[in-house]
Parts: sequence; structure tokens; C-alpha cells
Amino acid sequence: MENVIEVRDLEKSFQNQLALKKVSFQVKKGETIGFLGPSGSGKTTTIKILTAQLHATAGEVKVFGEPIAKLKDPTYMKRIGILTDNSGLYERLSIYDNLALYCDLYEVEKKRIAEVLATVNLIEESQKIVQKLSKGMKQRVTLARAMLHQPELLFLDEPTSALDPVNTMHIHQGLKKLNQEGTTIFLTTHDMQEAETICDRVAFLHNGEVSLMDTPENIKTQQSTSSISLLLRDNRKVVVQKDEAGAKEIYNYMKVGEIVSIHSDEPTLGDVFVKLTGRKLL
Ligand SMILES: Nc1ncnc2c1ncn2[C@@H]1O[C@H](COP(=O)(O)OP(=O)(O)OP(=O)(O)O)[C@@H](O)[C@H]1O
Repeated sequence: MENVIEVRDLEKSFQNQLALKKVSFQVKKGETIGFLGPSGSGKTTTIKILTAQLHATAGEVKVFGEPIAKLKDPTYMKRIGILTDNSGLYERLSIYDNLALYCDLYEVEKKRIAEVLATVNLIEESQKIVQKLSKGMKQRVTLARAMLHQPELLFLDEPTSALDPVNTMHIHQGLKKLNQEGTTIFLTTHDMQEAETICDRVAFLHNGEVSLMDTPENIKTQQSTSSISLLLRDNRKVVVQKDEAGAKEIYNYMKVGEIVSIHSDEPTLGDVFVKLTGRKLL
């Protein structure tokens, strides 16, 4: 399948300090990719380089098969959507009027505004002035703006960092729908739950280096232990191995109705991250 993003040996230094070190990866058309890393690991720097807001110090970065300098060209700008910290919203206008302006810019019909506002759970607030919105509401308006023109490629820097669980769920559903309709999504997050919920593949970023990139399932199963935990009716916790003896033990408990719950001892993405890097995600 066609690569939408190709990055080879990307490096970025700030005042002789390397923030990204030989980062290489590809993103295929239709994927949702998550860059997962703690504060200061280089997530924002990566997304800013990919969206031509920062220059790379070294390496090769291509988007849609072209060097990123081309992204400044209006025809390319229409193919991508960006959510970063600099919101680009007009503070004195209402939510609706902000989106209407971007509809004109992107040549999108105004009826699309209601669709994106439903996705970010802001239909009721559409006439509110941006200046008076909370941080989380502004983040949702910015996200609505980024997805307004159904871009081929959407970049999201920590899209749900200021949101409560209900709105986070709305956004995740909206992003999944957008992805099913054909948008490739590149996002950064330090929320491993978010990465597991919406990403096809995740990359672990640590001190400016990608230490692992794979599907959440592969990452967890490759690092999983060979044991299964049982909770018995007398509140005892029993750990058995995933072998014939373990199967017999489970059978024996099950036969007499002793088992309350069974689960395999799989690590979370956060556990694997700590194991590989020695650092927590938050
Ligand atoms: N403009 C800048 N000037 C100097 N150093 C910078 C600049 N921008 C980023 N850095 C440094 O580069 C490193 C990576 O920063 P970056 O903002 O990419 O991290 P991040 O993973 O996005 O963190 P967070 O989750 O806190 O947003 C950090 O050490 C940071 O201090």
C-alpha cells in the first residue's frame, strides 16, 4: 500500500541539543498512527516538522511522496488537517462563524459545520463566542476545524489532552469514522488508552528516539508473560501457566464452579513502555 508519510534518519537539534535522533518510519494510506511518549520526548517537534512548521536539522521527510516544503503550496494544504497548540481561531467570532470562514477557505459547503460540531459534541454551543470558551471547548473547536474539509491526512498533537472522558469518547468515535471514510491520521499522545483505542500502530518515542513501532496487540503479546490469573470464590487468587498442567487446573476449578474470573496476564502499553525505556508515560 502507498506510503503517505516517509521519514528517514530525521534529526532535529535546538541549540546543539538533539531533540530527535535518527527517527525513521512510514505511514501507509488509511492508517491511524500514534506517537506515544512522555513530556519532552519529541512528539510536538516531530509533528511540527511533518507539517512544515519547523525545519529538520537532517534527514528526509516526505508527505504524499513529496518533500514537505511542498506542503506550503495551497493545493497540498487542502489535503491535510492540523491540530497543534497554536489554534488559529478568531477569538471574537462565534464557533459557527469561525468554521464558516474555514468553509469558505477550503471551499466546503456550510452544511458540513453541523456534522463536525456533532462529532466534537458542540452543536448546542455553536453561537458562543470563542473568547468565552473553556480550554477543552476551544480544543474541540480546533479539532472540528481540522476535520472540516475531510482531509486525506490529519495531524493531531495531543487531541484530547484537555478533555473529560465523555468528550474524549466522542472525539475517538469521530476520528474512527473519519478514518473509515478514508482519512489517514497521525497523532501524538501520552495517553496509552487513547493509543490502544484508536491507533492501528503506535511508536514509542523516548528521548527523541523511536524504540518500537508496531500494532498495540503485537507489542502487548510479544511482552506478555506465560501465566493466567484466576480469582476463586473464596477470594483466593491463583496463577497458572499456559500449558497442559495449567489447563487441567483451570478445568478442575471450573468443574466445581469455583472460578469467579479468569484473565491472561497481559501487560498494558504503559507497562511495556516502562520496561523498554525505564520511564513512565506521564
Ligand atoms: N523551540 C525550542 N527551543 C529549544 N528547545 C526546544 C524547543 N522546542 C522543543 N525543545 C526541546 O526539544 C525536546 C522535545 O520537545 P517536544 O516539545 O517535542 O516534546 P513533547 O514530547 O511534545 O513534550 P510534551 O508532551 O510536554 O508536549 C525537549 O527537550 C524540549 O525542551
